Parts: sequence; structure tokens; C-alpha cells
Amino acid sequence: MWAEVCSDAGFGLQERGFWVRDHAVSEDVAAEVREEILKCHEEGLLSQSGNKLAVRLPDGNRGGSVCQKRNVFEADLIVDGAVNCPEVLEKSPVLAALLAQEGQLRKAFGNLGQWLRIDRLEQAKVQVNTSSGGAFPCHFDLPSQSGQGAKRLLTVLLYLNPQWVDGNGGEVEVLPFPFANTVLPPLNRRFVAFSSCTTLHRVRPFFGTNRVCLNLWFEGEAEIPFPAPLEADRFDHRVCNIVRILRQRPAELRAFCKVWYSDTMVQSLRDAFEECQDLDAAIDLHVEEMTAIQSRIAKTTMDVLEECFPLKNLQREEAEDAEAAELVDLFDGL
Ligand SMILES: O=C(O)CCC(=O)C(=O)O
Ligand SMILES: [Fe+2]
Repeated sequence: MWAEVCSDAGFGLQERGFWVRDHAVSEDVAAEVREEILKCHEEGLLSQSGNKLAVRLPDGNRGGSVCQKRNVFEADLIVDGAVNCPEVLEKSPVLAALLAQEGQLRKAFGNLGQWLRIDRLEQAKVQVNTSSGGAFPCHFDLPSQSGQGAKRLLTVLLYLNPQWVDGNGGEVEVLPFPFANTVLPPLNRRFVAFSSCTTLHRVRPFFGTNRVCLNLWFEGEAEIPFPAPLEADRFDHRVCNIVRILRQRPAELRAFCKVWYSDTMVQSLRDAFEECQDLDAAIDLHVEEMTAIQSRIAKTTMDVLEECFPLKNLQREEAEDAEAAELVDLFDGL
């Protein structure tokens, strides 16, 4: 049921940590799965989605407070590798068959090379954003029990939105530092895969009717670091050095992203949650933590990154320069 994962996936995943493929399932499968998920939603089998926002508690400790996301409904079908919501799967035979074939995906990702092995489908979720701003704040898909044993590696999203048009919003925005932010419309049959623990992403506010998607989280092993170090001959060598260090230490990369994407993170929190005390407390804590991290980053590092962001391929830049020079020649004689 799943289309082949082609070889350019390996390149995208290793270099940028994400990869996009259209036509990932057939038109018929997409239509049937969408219908099944919407029917389950109509029958009340999906519940409103919440996030635990990190806040500073009155006793000074760091704690969590659950806030509901506006107009986002979901059901976890598989949790820790086991069926969690049998009532949704019983009513959704095509979705159940698609999930039963997740091994095809694992095998296809495994065929990308020795550097990647996907072991099991750890979690699966269906989700409906029902307009009027359903959004997700910037986040990483960290496993809930982020202890030693947790091996969550790859997030896969499948969008089922045949009516989506420009202006509906609900795009997933991937922030694959140090490359440019990538805004991906949730197009029907589109499949987006990324490294779960190192790819910052958010969902922009949605204003259409019923944005449907299937979320899969896979466990596995990848050559470390994942994504890989940048190829030194293709990019600015100073950025390659900084990125190599950050990618080797995913927790540092995530901390760095709090600084680099600070404004986007704050805006995404405001987009996803109603104005409330907990939201203000979460933003205050973000600013506090961001400021502490910022003080640990050397000014020269920030200067280099600011000069080069978003990172461009050196060869392509040279080709663009040559093209621009040709144009100058062309117009010189006029
Ligand atoms: O709705 C989407 O496009 C992605 C949702 C997401 O990021 C999540 O559930 O972790
Ligand atoms: Fe996510």
C-alpha cells in the first residue's frame, strides 16, 4: 500500500534531517483512510489535543502545565508498539491495513544504506485539525519516556487533504538548522519524514475544513550523528565545524534552536494556545532559558552563523554568481 521510499530520501535525511515525497499512497487508499478518520472524529473517538507546557512553578522548580490546543483532535492508535485504540481501528479497515503494512516502510528506509535501521513502529496517531486556527507550537518529537532505553528516531507524517488550497494554512514548517525554513503544505498523499529528536517543526494555524493526517514514530538506530556532518567541500567550512559539534550533541542542538528560533517559537506558542496565565508563564520560562543558553554561545559563532544563514551550497552559489556576471555582460553594451 505504501509507495517506494526512493534513494533521494537518504540524501535529504542525512544532510538536512528531513525528506518529502508526494503520492505516497494511492488516491483510493487516501480517500478511504480520510473518510474513516473523519467518521471516527464525528463519532467522538478522537479527543482534544493538549501539550504540557514547561513553566516555572511557584516553588521555583521547573514544572509542566497541560494546555489544550485549539481545534486539534487526535487518537493514539499505537503506543509503545501495542494497539491502544481498538475502537478506531475496528471502524477503519483501510487504515488498519495501511498500519499493518508499516513493515514495508521500515524495510524501504532500511534499504537506504547501512547507516539507517528502523526497528519498530513505536507510536501511531490520527489527527484532525478542524479550522479556526488549529496549530502546533515549535517542538521536537521527543519520546515521552526520554530515558536511556528510548530509541525514537524517525517521524513520518502522511497528509490526507484533497481539498487543501493556498490560504487554508495548516502547513507543517520544518526548521532544519542551518538550512532555510521549509514550509510544506499538507497536500493530499504527501509524506514527510524527519529525524524526530533533532528536527524542530510546527504546524501553522489552519483555516480550512478538516485537515487530516496520520503520524507515525519509528524506533531504530542511525549512524551518529544523524543528520550527518555536512560535506566540507560543499559548504562554508566554519559552519560545517559548528554544525558537526551541534549534531554530535542533540541536546545542545535543541538548546541552540531555542536561541536561534526564539521569536518563531514564541509566536508559534501564541498561535497554538488561547491567551492564558500558563501560556504567559511558558513564554517567560522560554525567554529565561533562552537567555541563559545565549550567554554560553560565543559571539564569533553567532556572527558566522548570521553571515551564512540560511546555508547555501557553495557550488550553487558560484554558479549563480557566474549567471549574474553573464547578465551584467549582456546588459553592459546596451
Ligand atoms: O500535524 C502535523 O503536521 C504534525 C503534528 C506534529 O508535529 C505532532 O503531532 O507531533
Ligand atoms: Fe511533531
